Amino acid sequence: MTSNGELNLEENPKDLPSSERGENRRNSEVKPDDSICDGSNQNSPRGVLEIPISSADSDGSSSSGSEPSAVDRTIAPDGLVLESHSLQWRTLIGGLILRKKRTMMRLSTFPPATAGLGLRRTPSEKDRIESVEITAETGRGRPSWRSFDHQELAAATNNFSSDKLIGKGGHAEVYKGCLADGQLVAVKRLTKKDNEEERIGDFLSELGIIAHVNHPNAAQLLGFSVEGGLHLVLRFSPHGSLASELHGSKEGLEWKVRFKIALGIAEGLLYLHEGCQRRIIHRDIKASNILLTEDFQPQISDFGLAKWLPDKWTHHIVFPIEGTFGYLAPEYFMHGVVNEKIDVFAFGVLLLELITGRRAVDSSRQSLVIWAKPLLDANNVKQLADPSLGDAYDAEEMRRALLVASMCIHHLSTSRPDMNWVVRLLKGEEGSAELMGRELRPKLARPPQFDACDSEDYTCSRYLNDLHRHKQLALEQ
Ligand SMILES: Nc1ncnc2c1ncn2[C@@H]1O[C@H](COP(=O)(O)OP(=O)(O)OP(=O)(O)O)[C@@H](O)[C@H]1O
Repeated sequence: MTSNGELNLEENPKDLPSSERGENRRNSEVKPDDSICDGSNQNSPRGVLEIPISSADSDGSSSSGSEPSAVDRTIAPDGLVLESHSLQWRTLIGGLILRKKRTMMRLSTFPPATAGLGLRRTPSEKDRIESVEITAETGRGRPSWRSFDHQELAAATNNFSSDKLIGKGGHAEVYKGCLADGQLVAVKRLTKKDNEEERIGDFLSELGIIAHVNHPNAAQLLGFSVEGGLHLVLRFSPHGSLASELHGSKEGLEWKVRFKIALGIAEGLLYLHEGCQRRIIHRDIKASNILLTEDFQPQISDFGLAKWLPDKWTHHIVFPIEGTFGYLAPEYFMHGVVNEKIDVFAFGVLLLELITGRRAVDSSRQSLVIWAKPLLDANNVKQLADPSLGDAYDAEEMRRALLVASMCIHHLSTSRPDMNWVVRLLKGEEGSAELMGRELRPKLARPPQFDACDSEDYTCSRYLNDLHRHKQLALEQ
């Protein structure tokens, strides 16, 4: 997750002076202790929550005054849209919004029926939301998640001890935990200290998106806690992030695994863009936001910047620009244009990382895109392929991966494929390359706001100049 106006510079943490380590680096990963878990340890909308419950739960005081079965809709101060049938849920969210607005209204003014529902009405009271089913699309069955109380999370993480710290991003610390039933979890605690309002907004936004997501290639939410801080509880990914496996481990990743990871991320993104009930743009696709399961299935994580777009919108303009330098599409970093194609661009950069073994931005602050463009144009496979692979790669898969990477990082968003095509191309579906070439251009209307970056006049060299300029600006901040 990235704060307003901040741009991540992906750097090798080892290359930072020790005084800067942990301060400047994002998504730093800390090796967890290996203790055995035996169960004995105790603008546009940014997010949408939809929780159906029985009409008996309706208190009739819905904000919209609608039928019990209708969805209630609350617009939070930052544009977050909250949709819920649930009084319980409204209470939690309402409470957080109240805190966000810093009103003096006491939470105990909620009807008595809301007792024990996730927000403390008095400091000593421990509240609990019963497991709530959400209307996420199936992909791995109906997910359910619940609220955790602070004691449960403290017991699971040995009181958030430093030896359980497994990751540190710009806005969060992530702890490895073990629940009473033996399940391993990652507890993400939002740490941005300076601004409580922003922290709550970030939390609601991330929760609102991740609660919707239900796919094998997306991180799985198990629950949350709003006691003693704002926490998301996620299924633990034993191999950590792709960044650590690809750039931080001695063994490296063999080609077969890299290709499987590429395809998995592509399928996860296709789900977010097209398969999910809402059209979700992740906005921060990068190697440290891809988690790896036991069998190296990739899972897209960190929905802190994600946005959903209404179906009819071609794009959305955002300001400030948030994200990670090295992965930003030109129309986004130049004009704040957000739609699926900025994720496609970032996916292309990620694919280049898998192919080359290089970071999106290396220790000398060289952009991978700038380095790779001429080599891709010359189809120089030998120079592009990670030297540590030697010849141990499937030439056909490598050819497809290079083709897709090259198309995804195209400076014109209209010339990039959508994720549906990316998946088909990576799988080598018969005739997909030719079909895509024929269908791509007529299918994509060009909205006027794209003109600055999306006309044929916007050449590759102008784009590379812009990228250089953007890098300078980012470095000066
Ligand atoms: N479910 C998980 N299992 C294992 N490790 C995890 C899990 N979730 C997060 N991590 C680790 O913690 C790191 C930071 O997590 P995350 O990206 O969610 O934090 P953030 O503060 O939002 O990051 P950013 O710097 O992108 O804003 C990840 O890169 C990963 O190494």
